[in-house]
Amino acid sequence: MAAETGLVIAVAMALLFAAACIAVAQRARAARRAVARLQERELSFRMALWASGQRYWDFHVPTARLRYLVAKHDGSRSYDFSSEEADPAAVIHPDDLPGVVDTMHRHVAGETPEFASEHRVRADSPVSTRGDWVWIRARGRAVEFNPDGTILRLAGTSLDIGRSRAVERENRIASEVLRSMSEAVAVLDAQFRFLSVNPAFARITGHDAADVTGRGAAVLDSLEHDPSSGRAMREAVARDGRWSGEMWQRQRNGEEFLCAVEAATVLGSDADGGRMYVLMLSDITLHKRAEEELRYLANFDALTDLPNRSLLAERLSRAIVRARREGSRVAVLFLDLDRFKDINDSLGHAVGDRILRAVAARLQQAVGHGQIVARLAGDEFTVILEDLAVPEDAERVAREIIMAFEAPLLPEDGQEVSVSASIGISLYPDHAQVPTELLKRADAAMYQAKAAGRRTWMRYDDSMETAIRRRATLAGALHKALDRGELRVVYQPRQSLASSRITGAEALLRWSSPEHGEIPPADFIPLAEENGMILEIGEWVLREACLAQRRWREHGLSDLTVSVNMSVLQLLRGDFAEVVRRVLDDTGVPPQALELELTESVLMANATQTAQKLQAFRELGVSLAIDDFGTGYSSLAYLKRLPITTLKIDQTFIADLCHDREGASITTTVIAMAHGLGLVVVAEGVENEAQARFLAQHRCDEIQGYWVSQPIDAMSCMAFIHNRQLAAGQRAGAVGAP
Ligand SMILES: Nc1nc2c(ncn2[C@@H]2O[C@@H]3COP(=O)(O)O[C@H]4[C@@H](O)[C@H](n5cnc6c(=O)[nH]c(N)nc65)O[C@@H]4COP(=O)(O)O[C@H]3[C@H]2O)c(=O)[nH]1
Repeated sequence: MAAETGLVIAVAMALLFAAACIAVAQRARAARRAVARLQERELSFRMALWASGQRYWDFHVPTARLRYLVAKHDGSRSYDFSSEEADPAAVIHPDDLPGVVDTMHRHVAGETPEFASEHRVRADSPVSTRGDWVWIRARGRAVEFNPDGTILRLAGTSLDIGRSRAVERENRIASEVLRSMSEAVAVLDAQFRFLSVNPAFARITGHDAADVTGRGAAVLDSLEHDPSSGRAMREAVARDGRWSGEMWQRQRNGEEFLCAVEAATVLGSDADGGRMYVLMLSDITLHKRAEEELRYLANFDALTDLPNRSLLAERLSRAIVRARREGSRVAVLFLDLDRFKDINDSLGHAVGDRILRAVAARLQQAVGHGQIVARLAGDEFTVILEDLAVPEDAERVAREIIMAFEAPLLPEDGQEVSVSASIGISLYPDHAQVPTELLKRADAAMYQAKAAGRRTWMRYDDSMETAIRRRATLAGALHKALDRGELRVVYQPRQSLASSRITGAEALLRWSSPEHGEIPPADFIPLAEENGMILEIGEWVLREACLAQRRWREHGLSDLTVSVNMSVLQLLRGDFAEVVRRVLDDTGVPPQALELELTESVLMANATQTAQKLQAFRELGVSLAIDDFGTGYSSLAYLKRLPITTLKIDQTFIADLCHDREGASITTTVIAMAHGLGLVVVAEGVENEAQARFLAQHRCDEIQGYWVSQPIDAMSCMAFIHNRQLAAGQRAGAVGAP
């Protein structure tokens, strides 16, 4: 029994042992399976961590220690973890640290469901491997809590976002650039339908994004200028990958504008092979207009719209080339307005400009619209005549131009004004072969036309070159003439027709140059006016004349008037009235004994301005005479507005008096009308008794001319006057011969 019991126990023990062994083996197997599963999971975790590029981190709140876990891969199936601890303050960029701490605090305080932050960390920290500082995105949440529910530990992952941030930044910059670009930019799909546009696109085309998205680019196609150009551009860019050029495009409101277009193919990610197009448009309408304006300014005269010097040179060159080929002739007509400077100075530049415009129109009308008329400068115009049959044809045109100016001009302001022109003509191939020489020769001929009395034309001949050179030499010599004592003043007496008494004398300037001989004032006064020397010379003449007058008065000739010519420059520049007052003071001559003569052209036109200037002389008590009356543009009605006292009829009318009915009737009319205005009338250039008699019959007041006396020096003049006063006293009332 005991044995049996022992056996049973032994069997039971064995069974128990076996069962225990089985259980142990099973547990061991289960444990191994669990370990294997754990290892598998950990490997997966490592692989996932490695593959995602993320780092694992956890943060122990009480100690503020940060632990990282980084998965490393050696290329085989082994993925290792490395674990490091760090002080967050040493790893996180100091600028970002406060933000990170704040985010952490808010999560720890339960304000946010998770911790999420983008910040920079040190590159050599376990969370990064590149650069000094790298951007990471860290996410995590509380994973362990204290018994009181507060957070003990946070865990999460972090990802190096440096590269994506750079891409994002680039994208942001690119879109900002697009937004701020002044060119319109549009992205189109493979069918040239708008995908997106920038703000400048809306500004330039009037179509905003909502308006065009999904619509075809044909919405911009021009309807007016070149309707097929849009399609052609799209075909070209689809075929060649890019297109650039200028084309007209249509705005939303239908207006068309000229654009510089750049179109290019880009590869996108949408359908149709991902092909997209970028279109860049810049509005160049204004730019184009400015360019055209510049081209116009470079070739045309802005005042008259006529071709300018440079375009003239080009057209003349072409005309010469053609004439050479065809064996024909070209004429250059160089036209200069007579005394335009005076008109300009007296009327003011605004009126001067209007007159020039009217001259340009009259000139073009006179020569016909097929001929080239250009404005060179100021009042200088040029006409090119091609295909001349004979040289005389050029002269015929010149004559027609001069006649065309016979009728007064009516500039835009409505005030009538008469101008005349002097014209010089040169011919290809007769006088020169190249444009510059032809122009020079025509200019030289024009100067001769002026010297010949203006309002006429001259054809170039070689002797004119000599005349031009002489002018230049004289201008140089004139500068020294005053200092060298080469100038002197002579006096031409004036006689009353009623009493035969000498009423005064006109001071006339003379220049005797040791090198050039006796030079007439008509040659050197214009030179002195051109270079401004007339101011100095004019004052000197005035002083000389007043000194002579004082001497005459000292010798008992007290009722004489001395006349002095005044140039337009003296009237308009400086304060000549003050100069006159000073000279009268210095010489002790009473103002009533002085008369100032101004040529009609000086006085013409701007009556108000001239009248004001002249009033200053009248206030001094000086008399004013209008010289060369009849050669200029004024009318007697106009004279009414000027404070003048004397009118001198130009000698050309007097010369014609006895054999030209017209001259005679002009003279008698002028005398009658001048008397009506209360003016003293003096006839100039009286050379014979017949003229004097005619003038006396028509009640002309005084005469001046060779019949009375040649201009003579001051002493001779005094002697002459003494003798004549004596004789006149004996024959009072008669028209006495000198
Ligand atoms: N054919 C002919 N001519 C006669 C006769 N009697 C006088 N003459 C000339 O006619 C001109 C009259 O002077 P003007 O009309 O004031 O014309 C003057 C005047 O406008 C200007 N001039 C002369 N001296 C001066 C001056 O000191 N200052 C200014 N600004 N101009 C002056 O030069 C012009 C020419 O002066 P001149 O050569 O001295 O010419 C003078 C005179 O010598 C005549 O019977 N027959």
